[in-house]
Parts: sequence; C-alpha cells; structure tokens
Amino acid sequence: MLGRLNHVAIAVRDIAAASNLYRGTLGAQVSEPEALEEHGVTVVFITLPNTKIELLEPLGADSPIAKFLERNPDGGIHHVCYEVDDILAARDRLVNSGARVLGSSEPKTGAHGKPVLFLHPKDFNGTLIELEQA
Ligand SMILES: CC[C@H](C(=O)O)C(=O)SCCNC(=O)CCNC(=O)[C@H](O)C(C)(C)COP(=O)(O)OP(=O)(O)OC[C@H]1O[C@@H](n2cnc3c(N)ncnc32)[C@H](O)[C@@H]1OP(=O)(O)O
Ligand SMILES: [Co+2]
Repeated sequence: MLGRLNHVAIAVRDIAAASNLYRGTLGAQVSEPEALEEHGVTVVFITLPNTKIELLEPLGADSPIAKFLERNPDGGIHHVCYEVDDILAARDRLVNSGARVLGSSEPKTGAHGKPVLFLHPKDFNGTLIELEQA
C-alpha cells in the first residue's frame, strides 16, 4: 500500500529563520512560504534529490501544531508523509484494521493540491503519519 516517502515535516516557531538556515547554512533549495489557512499552518518545502522536507509554522489560534511546539519549544520532526495509489482504499483498509483517521475521514486537500489524510500517532509507534494521494 505505501509508496514513496513524499516528505518529512519539521515544526518550527519561525519559518523565515528556519528557511534561511536551510537556504544559507545548509545550501538547500527552499520554496516561498505558503499560508494554508484551512490547515492552520504556513509551509515551505525544501526539495531534496530523493524527497522533500516540509517546514511548518503555526498559523492562527487553533493551529494543530501549537501544542506540539509547546511540548517541543525548539521545534522537531512532526510527521512523515507517505504516498498511496488510492487514498480512499487506504483509508478503508486502515479503518477496518482499527486505526484512527484524524478529523473527518474524508480526505482534505493538502499543500500539493492532492487529497491527504492523517493517522493518529498513538496507533503508529508515536509517529504522526500523513497519507497523500500519489
Ligand atoms: C495538509 C497540509 C500539509 C501537507 O503536508 O500537505 C500538512 O502536513 S499540515 C500539518 C498540520 N496538520 C496536522 O498535523 C493535522 C493532523 N494533526 C492533528 O490533528 C494533531 O496534531 C494531533 C491530533 C495529531 C495532535 O494534536 P495535539 O498535540 O493538540 O493533541 P494531544 O496533545 O491530545 O496529543 C495526543 C497525543 O499525541 C501526541 N502527539 C501529538 N502530536 C504528535 C506528533 N506530531 N508526533 C507524535 N506524537 C504526537 C501527544 O504527545 C499526545 O500523546 P500523550 O502521550 O497522550 O501525551
Ligand atoms: Co505534511
């Protein structure tokens, strides 16, 4: 069921500073910030030869990553995103196996304009998993 590793997400307090760190100190290619109001985050993507790094900054009062940053004030790895060929079939298989799909079980549109779902970290070895339609 799982395809490519689409991205690894890092939650940060200051996305401009983190972008400069990756662009300047690490010499990486960093996209411009994009505010995703419906997801409560501002994101940038760092393109690597084999995957991407997604930097996330809280956006708005109800950001889903706010408490994560309270627990991890320096920031930290927030989630991994795997691609799947059929996100609805993947959802149904996961729900049937007892895994918890976060929020609505209907996929939302993610930062790449494709359907995404999130799986509860407590069901997957303490790791928040995002699935994105390939
Ligand atoms: C979709 C756009 C973009 C893209 O790539 O396209 C994105 O990726 S947007 C990313 C931001 N959006 C989300 O993360 C949506 C899904 N996340 C959530 O709904 C929440 O973050 C949630 C429910 C996973 C956690 O929310 P919160 O921290 O407020 O809840 P709790 O404090 O109740 O946490 C419950 C339990 O889970 C542990 N936890 C929380 N976050 C993580 C994490 N990122 N990795 C691992 N574990 C996590 C937390 O410590 C609690 O554990 P406990 O032992 O009970 O204390
Ligand atoms: Co993501």
